[in-house]
Amino acid sequence: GSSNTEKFYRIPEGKGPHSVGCTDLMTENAAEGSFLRLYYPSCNATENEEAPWIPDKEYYHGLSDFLNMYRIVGERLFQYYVGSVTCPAKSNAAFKSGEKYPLLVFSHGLGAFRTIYSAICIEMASQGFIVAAVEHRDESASATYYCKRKSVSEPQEESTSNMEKEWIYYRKLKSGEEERSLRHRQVQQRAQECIKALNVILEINSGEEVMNVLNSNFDWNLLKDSVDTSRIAVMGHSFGGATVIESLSKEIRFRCGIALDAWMLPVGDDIYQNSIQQPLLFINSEKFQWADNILKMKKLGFNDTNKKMITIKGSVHQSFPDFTFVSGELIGRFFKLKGEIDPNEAIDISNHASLAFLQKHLSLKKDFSKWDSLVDGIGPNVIPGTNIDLSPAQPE
Ligand SMILES: CCN(CC)CCN(C[C@]12C[C@](c3ccc(C(F)(F)F)cc3)(C1)C2)C(=O)Cn1c(SCc2ccc(F)cc2)nc(=O)c2c1C=CC2
Repeated sequence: GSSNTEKFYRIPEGKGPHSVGCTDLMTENAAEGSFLRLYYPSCNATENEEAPWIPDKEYYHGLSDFLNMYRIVGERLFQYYVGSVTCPAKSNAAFKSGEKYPLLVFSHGLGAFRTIYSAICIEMASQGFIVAAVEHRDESASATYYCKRKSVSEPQEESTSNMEKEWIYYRKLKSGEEERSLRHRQVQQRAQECIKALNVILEINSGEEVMNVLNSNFDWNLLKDSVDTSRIAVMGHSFGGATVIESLSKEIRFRCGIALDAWMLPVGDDIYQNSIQQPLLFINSEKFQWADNILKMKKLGFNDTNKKMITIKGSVHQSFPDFTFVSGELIGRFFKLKGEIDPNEAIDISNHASLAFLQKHLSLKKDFSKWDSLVDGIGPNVIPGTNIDLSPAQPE
């Protein structure tokens, strides 16, 4: 549709009691550093602008690579359709200090990046979470960058900073390359990056000086003593769901996990031996389900009550990332960015079930238990477990 119809397709605002701010953090000038977008409860900052949803045109180039489009085409298409989209969080708004907030680390999917799950991250922040949406440097993101000090030789106009962005683009699978080993290597790096992000936030919480190579006027010191260090969880979509499982197995400080439409291929067999001890919630879309994937989820052991699985009826894989909100009906249907269920209804079910699960396993003192029935798959448009038939093929 034309841009004016898109205007009515906005990313939903947070529905919780807090206003939401967001800011970007990149530590050290190397790919080994941490790069994340922080969504947080903010003071009611009317003067701050909403943050740009896709902040650099290089993300359009990466998306074009990922979607097998020419960059020259992709850049214009994305610029026209989503170039003016902002996410409903105030850029660099002052952090609301004075209470301790639980922490969520969020891991994006294949071909995605840190800013395109803002409907989920903003809702969680509005409900009183600090959310660190990491951007992975494992070449699974459409695009990401790190900052490099400019070599002295280049002309240093005083206006521009002495930093330049070194871009890392999505790595396509090479012909003949075995996908499983590439994805298994990547999911290990992704888990390390989630743990690194956790450590950076905890350092900030302890009042250590933050070295943020991205110059912004955000005051990181306000986060001192603001993280509830005993209430930390990890969440992710698709490849990010596999990253949740890997992160839980590697880091006990992640007290529980939520995997949205987890893609189980990258998860190594070792995980199933010493299975995950922490509580884990699988929230699946109706369409992204096949026996092998579901069987691997079940292999993690659903006998104990702290492993749960629900399916949102009428939803699709893209019901979790933000594109489901910003695409018009036509494009949305064509690219399967929308299912039969209204995108806002689907994300509400996912977010409410997540909040109820987090309240139970992080022992939060909120009223999220009103959504407990959703975690048991009881409610409109939700069913317990999976909607596919797992019984082995019956002989003809
Ligand atoms: C093209 C061939 N193929 C490359 C491997 C991509 C095939 N594909 C289905 C797509 C992503 C699709 C998409 C997006 C976005 C528009 C847009 F136009 F709206 F921008 C259009 C069309 C194309 C739906 C997926 O990969 C699905 N998927 C995803 S999609 C995460 C994502 C990425 C970029 C976004 F902008 C939004 C969401 N994350 C995963 O972790 C996993 C999978 C599959 C297994 C593991």
